[in-house]
Amino acid sequence: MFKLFRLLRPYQASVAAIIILMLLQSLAQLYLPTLLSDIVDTGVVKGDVGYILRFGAYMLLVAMGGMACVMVASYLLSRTATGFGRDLRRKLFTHVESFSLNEFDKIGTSSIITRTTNDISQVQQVIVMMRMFIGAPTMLIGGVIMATYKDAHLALVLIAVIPILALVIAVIMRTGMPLFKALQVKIDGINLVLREHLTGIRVIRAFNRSEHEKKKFETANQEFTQTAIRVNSIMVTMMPLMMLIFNLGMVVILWYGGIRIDNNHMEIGDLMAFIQYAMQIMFSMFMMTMIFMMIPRATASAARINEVLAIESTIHDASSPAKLQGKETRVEFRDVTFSYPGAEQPALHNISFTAEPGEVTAIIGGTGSGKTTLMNLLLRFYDADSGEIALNGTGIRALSLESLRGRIGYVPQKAVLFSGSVSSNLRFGNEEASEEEMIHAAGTAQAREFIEEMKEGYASPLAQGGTNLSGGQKQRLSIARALARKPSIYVFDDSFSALDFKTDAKLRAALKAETEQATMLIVAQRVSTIMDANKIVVLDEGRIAGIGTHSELMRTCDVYKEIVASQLSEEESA
Ligand SMILES: Nc1ncnc2c1ncn2[C@@H]1O[C@H](COP(=O)(O)OP(=O)(O)OP(=O)(O)O)[C@@H](O)[C@H]1O
Repeated sequence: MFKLFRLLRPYQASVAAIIILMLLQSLAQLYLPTLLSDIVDTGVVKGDVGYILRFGAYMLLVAMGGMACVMVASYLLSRTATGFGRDLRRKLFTHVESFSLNEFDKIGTSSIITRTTNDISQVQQVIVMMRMFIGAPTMLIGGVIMATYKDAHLALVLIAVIPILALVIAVIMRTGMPLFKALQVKIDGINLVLREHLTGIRVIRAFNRSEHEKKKFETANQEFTQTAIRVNSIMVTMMPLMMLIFNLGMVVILWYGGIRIDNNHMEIGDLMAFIQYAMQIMFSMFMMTMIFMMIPRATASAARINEVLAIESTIHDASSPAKLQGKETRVEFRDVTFSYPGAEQPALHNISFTAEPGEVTAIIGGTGSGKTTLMNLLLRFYDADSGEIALNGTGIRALSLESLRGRIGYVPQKAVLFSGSVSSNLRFGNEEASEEEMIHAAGTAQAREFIEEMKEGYASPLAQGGTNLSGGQKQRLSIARALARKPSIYVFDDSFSALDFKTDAKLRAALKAETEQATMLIVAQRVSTIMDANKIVVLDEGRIAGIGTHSELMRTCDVYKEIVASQLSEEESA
């Protein structure tokens, strides 16, 4: 956790002020009982009203001074804690941003969300508790010193009680610690079920699995509740136990204090002050218990945050990135092999082919043959295990990620849109795109008609994930978004699947005119959509089964012939 506290550096001045203010407040607190004993022993016993008034006013002043210190310290503390939370969230978010898909696969999206929200709040709570960190030990040590100063014999009772209380706290904390860690993991569990439930709500309802999902949530929720109850039951036994020990100590103090007053070894005012010091000591021990309750949970949270921060992305920018010349880009796969982490078989074996500018290179193959993986490697979502991918002869690892991805207009298999307006989505990859360029891109993607029919046209709001659009509309918007970028490489990962034949044909014709100089990589399931491609790469279980034009492959590639036979009538395939 201390590692994370390095983020407090910008708040050094505030932290120093908080420490000083809290020390002053503790001193004021410790001074008050002594003043009280003076008033009782000198003013009340001797009937000196002037003394009582003077010292009473002084006491009030000290108490108000202490209060002012707490108020300013609390204000500074809330500012520091919220600032710390904001900075840590920013740091974590920026770090996660740099992750390749490998790292996301490793930690899991739901867990990253819990860590960025709940776990950070736990650590933030510790900063809020900083007031107690300073106040509690000062009051404890100061209280013992002052009580001993008032009556060293009576202080022996306190010195006997404190270790017993400390032992009780230690035993209970030891039992609670593993449960605090478990608690955060259970929150992860709830988030996981919740996330899956919300994103898959349509499928769940269509398959009448609501009850099953409810049970899954119920289980995760119950597990969390049970752990929380166990944590709380440990904590609730602690308070009464501490009170019992303390009250027994108090009885002994009163009994023994009475004897000492009877024997004229002690004054009544001193006993009153002593009792107040004993209460302050007790209060500071309560505060320390609260701190000890918070710390294990926050430590568990800090470890989870540090775990994410410690993960180095496997994909970095080159230290001195090469610059690509020219707008046109030739894409070359050179003997590329790749396995997903933990997978037994490589998803791609020894892939070599070239996609030329001004040409359409289609990738076809059965499901799971590695088509999307190929595109993931080109975009450097993952890095190849061996071999390399080159743009105009330069390996993509030698380029900066920004310059690599800046050249690519990517249309994913599943259209992903963001909450905002139609235009903010279209300008997602090119904020500088003018109104005309945006409308032109929408026109090429055959999206103009439906956008203009929308109530507010390009300013129409889109729900999160574009849920207020049809599948085909989403696909067209995501195509228009790539076009608005005017990239030199287009990657269409099975991006026409939700379009009807008429729209598909119109879109392709418009695309052809628009992307004459570009390198087009089109992943397709339907042969009919790529028959005219300049080059077709046939994938079969991660290996290249053939490369060529449609007619060449019909002569030479059995896998391709099989695919064609399963999809087209003989007449069409000729
Ligand atoms: N994130 C991942 N982790 C582990 N294995 C994966 C991952 N993504 C894909 N795979 C595996 O890699 C192989 C190739 O998957 P890929 O998505 O590239 O196929 P595809 O040809 O695009 O299939 P489809 O046409 O169904 O989209 C499959 O066997 C798949 O199970």
